[in-house]
Amino acid sequence: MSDTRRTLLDALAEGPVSGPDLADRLGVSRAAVWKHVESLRDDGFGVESTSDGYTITDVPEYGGPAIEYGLEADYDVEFHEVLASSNDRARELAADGATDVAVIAREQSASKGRKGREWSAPDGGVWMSLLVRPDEPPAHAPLYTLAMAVAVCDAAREAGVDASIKWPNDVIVSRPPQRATNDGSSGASASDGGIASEASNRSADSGESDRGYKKLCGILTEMEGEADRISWLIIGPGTNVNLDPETLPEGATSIAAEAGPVERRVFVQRVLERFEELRDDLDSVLLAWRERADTLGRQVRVHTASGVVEGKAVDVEHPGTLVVQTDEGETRVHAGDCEHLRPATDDSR
Ligand SMILES: Nc1ncnc2c1ncn2[C@@H]1O[C@H](COP(=O)(O)OP(=O)(O)OP(=O)(O)O)[C@@H](O)[C@H]1O
Ligand SMILES: O=C(O)CCCC[C@@H]1SC[C@@H]2NC(=O)N[C@@H]21
Repeated sequence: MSDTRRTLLDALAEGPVSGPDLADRLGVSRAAVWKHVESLRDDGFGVESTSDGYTITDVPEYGGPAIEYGLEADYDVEFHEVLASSNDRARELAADGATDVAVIAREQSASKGRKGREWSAPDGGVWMSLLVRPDEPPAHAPLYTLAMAVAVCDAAREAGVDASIKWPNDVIVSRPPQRATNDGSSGASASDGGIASEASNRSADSGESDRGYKKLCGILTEMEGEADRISWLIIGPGTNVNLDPETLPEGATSIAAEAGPVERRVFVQRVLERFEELRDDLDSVLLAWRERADTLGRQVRVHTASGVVEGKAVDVEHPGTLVVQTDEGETRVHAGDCEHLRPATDDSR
């Protein structure tokens, strides 16, 4: 988006503004102002010309200008109707030297999940990749992913969803798994040693896998760095917003399913504004993450590159390390796939 367009949107967001005033603030002719206003109308904005000046009467639900209108965070928005992957587009922008850009696609045709897994990204979700260049060592990169998880969690909570975070960066809606039934169709058996993986259980009435939570958002972070400094960082959250979970892979949920549909432009604004707040106060990230964590206090099984770590998740430490209390003592896990486990006869932690 051009600087002029952004200045125009910022000016209109403050309230009615006269043509001459706009021409002054944009440094363009009044005829050019009129053209910009017309192009906003083409983008779906309602713009009325009143005695106080131009006034916005209607904002489209989604799209680049809609997101930038009233956005209180210092990011450019690059919006696409369709992209293969917003992370890939952000990588191109990184190669061109850009920074502080939120790439957003209405839908993606080749979304990337973690570890090369597939991700489903139809219209209705919020598929975004934020390109930043923090002046930090590469080892601190996980803090930014944690910050994004907090930002998405808070935006989802504001929309009325009971969201929390699963280590390291899935935003989930936690649901106590179904209790064992008389026919034994749910719950753990004695043969599994008294601890059942939530993923391996079956919900009593639906027959779907019941891992005790549904996934609302996953984040794919990519980075390039030198030995002591991040060159660029792309943080890519994919959030199921106005989508029917029936159209998503099993185990997924959406904001619409949990709390009703929301305006995606407002959701994106909240995420970017909250992320900027956290990014400007990195010391607050771990505390904010801990307060929203579903993983802490749970029995977990973490699959790491060097093996499986099983025990109780007791803390998360800088820059995102999970501390697990195992039978052998405390183990620190820097990366891995984390399963939540639960006692076979007790669905509390
Ligand atoms: N839009 C989506 N597209 C694809 N998967 C989604 C989507 N929304 C939620 N999911 C869930 O995310 C899972 C893929 O994420 P991931 O590979 O991280 O696995 P996971 O089940 O979350 O396990 P873990 O994080 O423990 O490795 C899918 O199994 C699906 O349940
Ligand atoms: O596996 C996961 O949990 C992470 C999924 C990340 C998906 C998002 S959608 C926006 C961004 N663009 C991509 O191609 N992937 C991420």
